[in-house]
Amino acid sequence: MSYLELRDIHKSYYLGKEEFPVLKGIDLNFDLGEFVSILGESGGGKSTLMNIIGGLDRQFQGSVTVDGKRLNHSDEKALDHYRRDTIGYIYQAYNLIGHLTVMDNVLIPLDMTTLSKAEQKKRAAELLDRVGLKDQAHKYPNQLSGGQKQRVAIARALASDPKVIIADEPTGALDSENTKEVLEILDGIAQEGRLVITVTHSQSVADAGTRIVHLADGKIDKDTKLRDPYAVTDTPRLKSRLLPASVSYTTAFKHFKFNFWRNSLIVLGTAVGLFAVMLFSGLGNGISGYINKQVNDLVNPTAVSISRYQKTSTASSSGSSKQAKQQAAMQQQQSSMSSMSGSSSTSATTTSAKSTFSNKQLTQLSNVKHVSGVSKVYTASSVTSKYNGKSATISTLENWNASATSNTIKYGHKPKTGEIVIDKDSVAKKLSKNHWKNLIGKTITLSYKTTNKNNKPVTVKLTAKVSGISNTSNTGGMVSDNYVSTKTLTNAMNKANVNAKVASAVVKVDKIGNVNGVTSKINKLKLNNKRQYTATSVNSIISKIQTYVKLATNILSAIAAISLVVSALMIIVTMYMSVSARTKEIGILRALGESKRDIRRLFISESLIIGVLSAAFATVIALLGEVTVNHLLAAIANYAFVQITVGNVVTVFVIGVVISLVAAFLPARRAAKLNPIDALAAD
Ligand SMILES: Nc1ncnc2c1ncn2[C@@H]1O[C@H](COP(=O)(O)OP(=O)(O)OP(=O)(O)O)[C@@H](O)[C@H]1O
Repeated sequence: MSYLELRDIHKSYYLGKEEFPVLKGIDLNFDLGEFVSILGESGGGKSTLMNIIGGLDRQFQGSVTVDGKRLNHSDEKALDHYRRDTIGYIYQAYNLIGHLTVMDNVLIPLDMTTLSKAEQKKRAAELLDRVGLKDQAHKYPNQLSGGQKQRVAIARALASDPKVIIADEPTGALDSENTKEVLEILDGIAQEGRLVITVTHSQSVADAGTRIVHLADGKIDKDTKLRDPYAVTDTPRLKSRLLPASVSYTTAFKHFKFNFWRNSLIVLGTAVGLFAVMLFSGLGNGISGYINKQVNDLVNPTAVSISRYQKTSTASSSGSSKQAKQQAAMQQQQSSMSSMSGSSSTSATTTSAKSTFSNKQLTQLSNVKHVSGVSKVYTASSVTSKYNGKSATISTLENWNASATSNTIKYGHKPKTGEIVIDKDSVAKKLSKNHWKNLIGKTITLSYKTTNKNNKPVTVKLTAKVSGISNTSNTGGMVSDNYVSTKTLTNAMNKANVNAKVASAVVKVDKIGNVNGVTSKINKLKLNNKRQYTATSVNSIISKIQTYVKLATNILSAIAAISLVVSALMIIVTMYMSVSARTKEIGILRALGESKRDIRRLFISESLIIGVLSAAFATVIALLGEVTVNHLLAAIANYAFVQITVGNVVTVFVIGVVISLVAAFLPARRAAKLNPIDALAAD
């Protein structure tokens, strides 16, 4: 039994339905240690026969048996293994990979052996030394002469320690000196106990072997033994394995580096879209945060303002705590806007019967889960304040309650008994234009008109020492903060025989996370089967505004995402171009034993590199943009308006990876599907 046996091989090519038979029944036996030359006329089918022996061609009739086992040509993976393990190819046109160095070209088959990386490098260096190219290892193929290139191809063919070397016109492009050297090397390979099969037109080349097979009219017409085959020694051989994924990644990276400028432009193009998405998201975060901060500075975020429920309005205007005032102001704005657009609006109505809170109601509120306290709000309207002959009107004076925060007071401290906090612009500056700050510690008189318990008009009078000054200019005039201590206000009311009624209530919630829950719970509370309260929290206002901000940023990000579609198309085009330009390389890699999956992974890796680098580049410029924009906007407010989060960065990386994977899908599939023989024939 011979090592390699061909039985009754028939092969035809078809043009349309027309059949062109090339091989018409080939029977051949080859043994290890032979150096066989196949001679024959041009177009006689020599290369076709080599492709069948080498496991590249699957479309033929007949059988190929290697070491006693018949090759299954319908099993592509088995053929990949056969090429990887048993076959080494040498071509007339060298077929080296241009973007890899001499060393890296020899390393390709070694990557598919079980040798360690260091052993692979050592073996590659030894093989290059053997073919006389020790010093050329780091050159690229286009920096070598024809003879040198062919010797690199021989070193590569030997790298995986194959038993069979197929050389298709290995000396066809060489001068006589190089031809002699290459033939000596091939003879040396046969001496090692390998089977060398060469295709040649040259009788002198054929005479260098141990046997000549002549092909004519699709059949073997002569089979001449020139000398005995070399003796075969049983030496241990290298073991082959599947190509590790890491090799595909590094090869892809090498190709990326080889086309650095072209790829950098694609990375730049993709990064612009990703950058825009990241910056807009960061801007959205910043603006939301800014609104949050502004509103929370103004009002205690854990306070929920409660007014009595009025059927005809969503919130009673009698709710005079800050949120209620703000809500009322917003409603006013909304109603003026809706009246401008012609729609009718419901005005808030107040009935005195419903504008106060009974003890039962206050207890009901304090029993709600997560409520840590209920404070009563007393209100005096149109209060005249006087100091040193000057006067100012306080539209609403309230007792100090839970809705106020320490942020409310800009100068001084919160009002203790007998003290008052007045608003800077609407009160303090009117009472003392240039020395308004000096009002702190001074006593002012206050009075307002109302009706007493007997429904008779009375004037409530009180004096209070200014303990602090608030500044509500940043509310756009929606709220003015004037607070007097609870005791001082209720004492003055009682003294004038005025009913000190609780105009609204403010409940304090234990945690900010429970505010929305408490708000909706209070809105649903009933007494005698009737809804009692309208609860408003600053949270609900913020979340409404933030919904709009989010919508706006999402729209901006979506616009930016359109540029990502362009980027994806750009990557697709580049990858298709890359597949076309590298068709021959695909053929070479397949001939060396790489599988369809390896080829697919190679192109996907390259696209992935583009995606990941684009995301990294976009992150860097977006972070620089963040610093710059925040610096420029610092003049407007001391706040970081662009806030890029780790989540934004992760999202952009995910988008980058997804785009590159989607873009690589079709080109990589096309590359993997290429027929290795057609790919090798590409220019
Ligand atoms: N893919 C193909 N489709 C159709 N016909 C083909 C194809 N490949 C080869 N042929 C034809 O098959 C015949 C044998 O080609 P092959 O390349 O095997 O010959 P060869 O003996 O190697 O020739 P040469 O010595 O000139 O390289 C030729 O007539 C060629 O035109």
